[in-house]
Amino acid sequence: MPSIFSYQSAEVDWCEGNFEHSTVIAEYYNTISNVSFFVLSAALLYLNRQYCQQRAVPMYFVSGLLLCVGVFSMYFHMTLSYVGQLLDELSILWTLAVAYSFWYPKVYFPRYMAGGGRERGRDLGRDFGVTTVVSTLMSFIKPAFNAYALNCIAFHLLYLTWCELKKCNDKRVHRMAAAMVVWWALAITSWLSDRWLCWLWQAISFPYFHSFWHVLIAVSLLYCFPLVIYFDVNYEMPTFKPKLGYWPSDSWPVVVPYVALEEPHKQC
Ligand SMILES: CCCCCCCC/C=C\CCCCCCCC(=O)N[C@@H](CO)[C@H](O)/C=C/CCCCCCCCCCCCC
Ligand SMILES: [Ca+2]
Ligand SMILES: [Zn+2]
Repeated sequence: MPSIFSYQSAEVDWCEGNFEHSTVIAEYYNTISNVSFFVLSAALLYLNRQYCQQRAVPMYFVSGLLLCVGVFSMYFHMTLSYVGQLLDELSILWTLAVAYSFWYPKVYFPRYMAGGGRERGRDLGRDFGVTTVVSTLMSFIKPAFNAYALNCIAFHLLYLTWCELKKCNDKRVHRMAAAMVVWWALAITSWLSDRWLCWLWQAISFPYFHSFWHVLIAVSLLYCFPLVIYFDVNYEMPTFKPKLGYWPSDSWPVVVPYVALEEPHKQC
């Protein structure tokens, strides 16, 4: 019986051919394209540094977890091992759980958490914790199914974004949300087409859609996080006014969004 650490012991094998460019890296482009998560993690900390000064723990925690996602995903595509697959999926699950427990807006907390703000926060943290531990245990049952379940969380994020946009008049926020949705749609199309249309991509010798997914989902998260930060500042930091900006400048053809904090009530 092959070890759970051995090469190609995972339940899934992506469309890119194995060991075509290296004898130690199974899927070469799928492995190196994970560099996107390192860039994402650094960009979030650097561009949103004002917010980072106010909310250091969530930002460093989530950025650190995104680095883990990149490292484990690299390990998975390099080895295609069962352990690599679980590490890849569990790091995504825990990053999502931690991000939700830091940033899930209190207005959407369930009714049964009727106590004061701090207690409700603790209740929700406990519920996310229990759900994540149960999901972690369940993910050993059928790892190939986990990726589909994780992808479904994007629909909940879309729903939350929709609810927030209904309350927001800032055109920049609407434009940024639209850009996030477009990048995510491109990302999920690449992921699904690598899974389901591999015969077609192999026939035309272009089996690289999973590496596109890595880059595209990282870009959509570059748009998603500033939105999350924008809404968090509006809800939780009343002494600041969030302002969406683009780095290096609005007029450049390729730009990266970020949130700057203004202090509207500051006298002199
Ligand atoms: C109030 C909540 C705020 C939430 C903020 C969002 C936090 C996102 C955290 C982590 C997402 C990382 C996803 C990267 C996956 C990279 C690894 C990978 O490619 N793994 C594949 C195998 O190599 C595996 O098959 C993929 C599994 C599916 C992962 C699905 C993740 C859903 C993330 C949702 C992001 C939505 C962004 C835009 C929403 C419209
Ligand atoms: Ca493969
Ligand atoms: Zn991957």
